[in-house]
Amino acid sequence: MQHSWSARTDTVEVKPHPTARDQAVAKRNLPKGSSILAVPSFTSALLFSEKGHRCDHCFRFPKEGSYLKKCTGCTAYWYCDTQCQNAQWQLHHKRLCKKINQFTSSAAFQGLKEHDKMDAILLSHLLSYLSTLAEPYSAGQSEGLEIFLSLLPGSSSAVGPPPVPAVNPPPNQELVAALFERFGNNNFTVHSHLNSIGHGIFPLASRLFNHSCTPNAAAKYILSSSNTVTMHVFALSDIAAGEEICIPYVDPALTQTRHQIFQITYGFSCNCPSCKFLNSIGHVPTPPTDSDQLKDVAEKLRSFVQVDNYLQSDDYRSRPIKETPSQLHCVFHETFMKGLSERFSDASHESDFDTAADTGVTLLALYLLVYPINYPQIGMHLLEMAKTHWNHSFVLSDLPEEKKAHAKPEISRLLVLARRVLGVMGTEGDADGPLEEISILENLLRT
Ligand SMILES: C[S@@+](CC[C@H](N)C(=O)[O-])C[C@H]1O[C@@H](n2cnc3c(N)ncnc32)[C@H](O)[C@@H]1O
Repeated sequence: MQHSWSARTDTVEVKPHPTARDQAVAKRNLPKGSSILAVPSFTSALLFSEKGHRCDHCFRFPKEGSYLKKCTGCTAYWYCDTQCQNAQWQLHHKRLCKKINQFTSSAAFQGLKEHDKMDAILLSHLLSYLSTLAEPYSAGQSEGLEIFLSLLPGSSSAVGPPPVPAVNPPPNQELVAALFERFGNNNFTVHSHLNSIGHGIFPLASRLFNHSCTPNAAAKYILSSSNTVTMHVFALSDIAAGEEICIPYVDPALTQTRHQIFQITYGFSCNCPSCKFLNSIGHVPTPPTDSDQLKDVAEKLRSFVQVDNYLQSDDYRSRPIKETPSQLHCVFHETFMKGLSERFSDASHESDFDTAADTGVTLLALYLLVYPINYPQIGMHLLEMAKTHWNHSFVLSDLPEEKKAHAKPEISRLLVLARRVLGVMGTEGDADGPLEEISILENLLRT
């Protein structure tokens, strides 16, 4: 069946899927890094922790030397300028301004879990927007609403919608229930440089892309003046015409908990190569606590993934996860990655360079195993490794010139790899992102 919105993209077409209703299939060859779809948010809300730090409308920080301006009506929404304030006023705030404080201090709102509070705010923004349409709540008035209501409901719909402030004219309760049923499984976490900053609903992206833990595409977010956040779906690797395009709904590194999340939030079982393999293992063994045994696991992991080859050669081929030998199954215990990340971060901050460098390589090996090629986390980690190396060699210690000269090619190589991975995602989120950081370090290395 042809949908009215399908003509909106020349990159994907919708085809039936054996278990997920529909799937998005590449209409033509899509090279890695290419933009597959750009969709503005249908509704969005800043994380509570970002309130007062970022603009409630465009999600950006205020420009250097200027401050956010508080809405004088409610003093609960902040804007970088009058354009953003006016845009959000027209979008939904004019219907909420007088009610939002009473609502957020009500026992009904305060009694909600943090996650449900966010849903309540998103739903409030959405209903306030829909109430302003010439024919309020009519799907024909809003393509976003039409697509949103065509989405599959999530599996947590038994809970019922959260409280929302009264809007005028009031929506009918069936509509509120239908919207809420589609919130949990279509609520994207908006991030900048991999830090969560808010939540948003992007109906067309939801309608098109199924999940995979070995995705060939991913979402990034573009923040721009006077606009709500836009989601861009980009190709992580070359995608051939006819191939299904999938994005990750949850972090593929959640090797133990993700199955439960799929069941509870989305109501499906993932059948990707990584999930098939992890299911075949069954129980994931706990990593050893003995430091020698842990070292042995780390060495075997690095050798299996051939991380040295990744670091040195330009024709690296990733190892299929299904070939992971049984002695390494414990690396899929989520505590293993958590322990490595903490040790890398602590050692970097405590200037224990040898531990940071060693743990950094093992963590890189694990990332190469659980993430698909060009996944942004890999690039961010390579940049962190380069920064740690730079700080050790040129900032924090007094190394002899000979050792400094020796460090330069290693740091350069890490930056080349970081740029290669992060260049696929391109710029996103806040200004001065990781690609700029790479350029700064590259320039410093030349001096
Ligand atoms: C955001 S929608 C994706 C688009 C959906 N295929 C459709 O036709 O509207 C999310 C829902 O699609 C289904 N889905 C997504 N990824 C899936 C997968 N890998 N396997 C099975 N079902 C999946 C689940 O029902 C999930 O709740």
